Amino acid sequence: MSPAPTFETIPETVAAIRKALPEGLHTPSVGIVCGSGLSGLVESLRDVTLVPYDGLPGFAKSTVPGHRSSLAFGFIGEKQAVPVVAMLGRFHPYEGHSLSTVMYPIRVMAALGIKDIIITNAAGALNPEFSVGSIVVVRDHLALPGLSGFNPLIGPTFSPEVTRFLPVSGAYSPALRRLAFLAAHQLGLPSDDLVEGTYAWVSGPTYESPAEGTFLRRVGADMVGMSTVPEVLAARELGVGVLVLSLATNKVVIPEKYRSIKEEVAAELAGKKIELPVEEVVSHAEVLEIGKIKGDVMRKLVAKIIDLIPESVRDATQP
Ligand SMILES: O=P(O)(O)O[C@H]1O[C@H](CO)[C@@H](O)[C@H]1O
Ligand SMILES: Nc1nc2[nH]cnc2c(=O)[nH]1
Repeated sequence: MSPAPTFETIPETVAAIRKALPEGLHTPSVGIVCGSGLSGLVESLRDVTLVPYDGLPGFAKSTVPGHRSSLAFGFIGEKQAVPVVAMLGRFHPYEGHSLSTVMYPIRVMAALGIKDIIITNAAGALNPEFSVGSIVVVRDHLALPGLSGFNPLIGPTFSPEVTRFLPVSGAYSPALRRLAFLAAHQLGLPSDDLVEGTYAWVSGPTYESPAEGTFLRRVGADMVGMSTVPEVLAARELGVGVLVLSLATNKVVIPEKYRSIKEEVAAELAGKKIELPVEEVVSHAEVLEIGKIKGDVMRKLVAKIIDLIPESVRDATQP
């Protein structure tokens, strides 16, 4: 496990990053996190400077296919040139990274000056009304590791300024969620492409068993993934406005009825012909493939949302 970076490391990391950047990019106002297979979001940026994680104090290396290991700085937007920083590759606890390492890039982006962050991820759809390829504007989360004793904020508080007891009831900015739907409308996306839902954070790296999928659906989750929530908490702790967009890359298997091998054997012994069900199995390759197919829509949506964020909002701490 990589050593846990702390508040004390931040000035060193910020200085190393700024040294690599032209002055106009020293203070980005919006952060972006690119989910699995979604690093193509960087193609919306102009005048890009890449800063590799390698060599940045406190940063680890992303080991997951579909995640690169660089920060990309540049400008985005048609109406205005908004300075942004995008994480091309995130860290997940299942890679063996500590939760402090997972949250560290968000804390660095906040120290660089971001006011809002758009966090994207690839996730499994639990809500039967969602399609593969649906983009979900996250309105709430279920932090399963958090509820069972692994809350990312356990431990010494990150800095003297942050609160010990972070409220998360309003973590997902209604103002930014509103902009997501306005942006989709302006881009002419079909209304079913963008939906709203609750994201369940699980540790992974296994995908869900059918019983786990059934459980998560029953307790109110629409999507499930292995990332995002620690990043949301790190951002909210520092007053950064949060928008999360989850791309449904697959449907989680939730059986209406379990296949009965007992009945199948009985039917076979009775000489009856039976139709065997097709087994559905999710894979990371499929997750990356949907990211590739929907990458362009995600990219346009993120760029349009950033274009719509009024300067007054970008410059004020989100409620
Ligand atoms: O959440 P992101 O990083 O987009 O990736 C998702 O896709 C991977 C599994 O296919 C897991 O890492 C899961 O969390
Ligand atoms: N936990 C989890 N993470 C995912 N990331 C992409 N798809 C899935 C999924 O089905 N389950």
